Amino acid sequence: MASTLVVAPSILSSDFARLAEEAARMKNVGADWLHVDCMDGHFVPNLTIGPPVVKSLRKHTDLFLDCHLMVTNPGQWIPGLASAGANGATFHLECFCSEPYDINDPSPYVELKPEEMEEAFALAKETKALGLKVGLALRPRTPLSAAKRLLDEGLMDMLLIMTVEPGFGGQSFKENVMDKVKQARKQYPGLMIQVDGGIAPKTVQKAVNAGANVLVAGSAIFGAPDAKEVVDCFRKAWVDKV
Ligand SMILES: O=C(CO)[C@H](O)[C@H](O)COP(=O)(O)O
Ligand SMILES: [Fe+2]
Repeated sequence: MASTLVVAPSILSSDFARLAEEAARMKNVGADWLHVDCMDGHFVPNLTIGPPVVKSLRKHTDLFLDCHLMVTNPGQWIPGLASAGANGATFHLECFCSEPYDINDPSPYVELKPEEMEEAFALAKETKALGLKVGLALRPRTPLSAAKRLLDEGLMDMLLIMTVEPGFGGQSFKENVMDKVKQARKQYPGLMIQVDGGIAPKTVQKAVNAGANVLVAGSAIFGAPDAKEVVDCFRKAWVDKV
């Protein structure tokens, strides 16, 4: 069982014009990591941060920079993120799938073809060779079984289970995803399991009880009058875990 709690504020909800101050503020309130949402305007309909911003941020913080790549071609960006000083890169399984993923389409997730799975393996290895921790992200509708081959191989340092559709902060927590978190914790007791989207004082206990140990929160932390109170509440949820 992953025995350490990691609190990772998502800078997506910070004041981008004051990133250095925001990073320092997060360190002061007890954050363990900074979660950096990299979006390319293609995999998701939003455009955010890439290697140049990570490079600037690196000069102002010693916190672990956990890059969540919501991009169609993560292999294009990971070497630049590594040179910029990122510590971790998490890419989406769905980005290797030739079938587009339509969030409004209720049909099941289409499994990767063998050659697409090979691409995912190669990128995980390349990411680790660059000295980064590597994570695999699943959108809410993607089943855990789709990631089984990659996870069983023991290549991944972290599994990110999205609790909202990726692309924007401030969305509502999808509680139905907790079954996937429980399944993942049961199957991979030692794996870091990250949840991202709608994590807040009202939802955090459910995520922790299901088995998550890496908690990403944007609006709940940056939007709070007292960010430390929220981080402390997350730590209490970990202590109260059942
Ligand atoms: O990956 C993300 C969005 O795609 C963000 O990390 C996430 O949404 C955090 O925001 P919030 O805590 O406000 O939901
Ligand atoms: Fe994220």
